[in-house]
Amino acid sequence: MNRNHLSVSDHLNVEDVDCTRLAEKYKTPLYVTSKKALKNNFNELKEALDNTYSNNRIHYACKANTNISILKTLRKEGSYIDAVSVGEVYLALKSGYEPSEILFTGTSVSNKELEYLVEKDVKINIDSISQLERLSKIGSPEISIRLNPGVGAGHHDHCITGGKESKFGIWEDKIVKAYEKAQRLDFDIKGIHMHIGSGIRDVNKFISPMERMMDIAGKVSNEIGIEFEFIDIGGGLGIPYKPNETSLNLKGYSEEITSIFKSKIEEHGLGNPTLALEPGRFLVGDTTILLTKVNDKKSNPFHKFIGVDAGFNTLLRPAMYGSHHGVINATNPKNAGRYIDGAKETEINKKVDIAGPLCESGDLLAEDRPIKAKIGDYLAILDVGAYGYVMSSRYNSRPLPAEVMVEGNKSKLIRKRETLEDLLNNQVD
Ligand SMILES: Cc1ncc(COP(=O)(O)O)c(C=O)c1O
Ligand SMILES: N[C@@H](CCCC[NH3+])C(=O)O
Repeated sequence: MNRNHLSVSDHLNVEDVDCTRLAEKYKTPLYVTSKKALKNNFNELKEALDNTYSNNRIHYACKANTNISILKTLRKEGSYIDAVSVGEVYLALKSGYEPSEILFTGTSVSNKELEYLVEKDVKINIDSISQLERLSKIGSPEISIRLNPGVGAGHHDHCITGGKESKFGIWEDKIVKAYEKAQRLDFDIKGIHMHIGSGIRDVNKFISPMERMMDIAGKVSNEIGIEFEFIDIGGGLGIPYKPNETSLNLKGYSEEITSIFKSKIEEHGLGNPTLALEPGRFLVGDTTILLTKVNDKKSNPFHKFIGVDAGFNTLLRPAMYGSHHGVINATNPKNAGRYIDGAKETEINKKVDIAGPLCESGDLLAEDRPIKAKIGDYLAILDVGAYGYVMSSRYNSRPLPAEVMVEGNKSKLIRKRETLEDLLNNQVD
C-alpha cells in the first residue's frame, strides 16, 4: 500500500485531477476513488502470492465496497468474490462475475436466501450445522465449511471474528461431525474456510490460526477422506491509517502463510489445494478519499470546531470504532506531508475537531487535528475506500453522497448523488 495516487500542487490531486475541481463539479460530500490505486493494490498482493505459491485465488471481500465499477475493475485484474449477502451476490453477478467465481459466506442465513444462492449456483460456505441441514432440503451446491479456529484478531473488538466470543463458523469440536454430515447429505465438498478478523497489520497474528486450521484440515481429510480443492484463510489484511503506523509487511505475510500452507499440506498429505484469500480493506481502503466542504467554524473555551457537510451518515468508522482517518485541506494542503510522501508539512499548532452536520454529539470525523481551513474550503478524509460508502446511511434525512472514479486526468461519476425525492422512495402515504 502507498498513497502515490495522491499528490499536492496548489491543491490536493487524485492521480492527475485537482480535487477542488471534482468537488465543484460533482458537489460534496463526494467519494473519489483512484483506479490506478485499485489495480496496484490487487496486483501487488497477487504478485506477492504468485512468488510464493502460484496456486492461489484472491476473492475480493466486497462487503468493503460494492460499487459496481470497483467490482468490474477488480474482475478485469483477475479477482474472484467473497459475498456475505444475497445483495452482494446480485451485484457481483451484475458486474460480470461467473457464479463459479463467487463464494458466499453468510451468517444467520435464511432458507429464502439459500434458495436464491442455489438458484444462482454459487458456492456456499457453511456457517452452522443447521444451515447445512436446511440447505440439504433446498439443493446440493458446492460447499465449504467455515471453521472458528479458536483465535481471532482485529483493529477493534467488533472486528474480531475468531475465538470464543465470535458468532462465526463452527468450533473445532464439531467440525469433523459437520463434514461427516455434509458427506451423508451428498454435498459436493470443496473446501475449508476461516476468517479471524479485520484490520490486522502484524503478520504474527495470522500464524497460529493458520497452523490450527491446517491441522484441522488434515484431521478432516485423514479421518473421513475429504480432498480439499481449496483452503480459504480469509482476509483481514490491515492498512495503516495513522501517520506513524506501519504497513503490513506483504512479502513477509505471503512468505509466512505460504510456508505454513506448504509444509502442512505435505505433513497431512492434503494434495495440491488452491490457497484462497479474502481481502477487502487491503484492496480498496487507501484507494478512496472523501471530499467534504467546510460549512462553519466555531469554538468554545475548550474546543475549536470545523463544521463540514459529511457526518457519520457519510463515514461511520470514526463514530463506530473510534477509527482514525487522515485529514488534509484539499484547497490548501499545507500539512499534507504527514500523509503524502514528498509533500510539505508546515507547523500548524491549532488543533481542531472536524464535526459533521448531524444532531449527535458523537458526530466527529476527526478530533484534535492540526488543520487550518476557511469556510468554503474542501477537506479530504483519507483511506475511506473500505467500509466507507457501504456503511453510510440517510440518518437525519440526508440523501446518500455521490461517488467518482478517477483515471489519469479523467473523472467519471460512478454513483449519482441522491436527491430529496429519493427520501420518499418506498414510503407509502
Ligand atoms: C468472511 C470474511 N471474509 C473476508 C472479510 C474481509 O475482511 P478485510 O476487509 O479485513 O480483509 C471479512 C470481513 O471481516 C469477512 O467477514
Ligand atoms: N466495518 C469494519 C470491518 C468489518 C469487517 C467485516 N467483518 C471496519 O470498518 O473496520
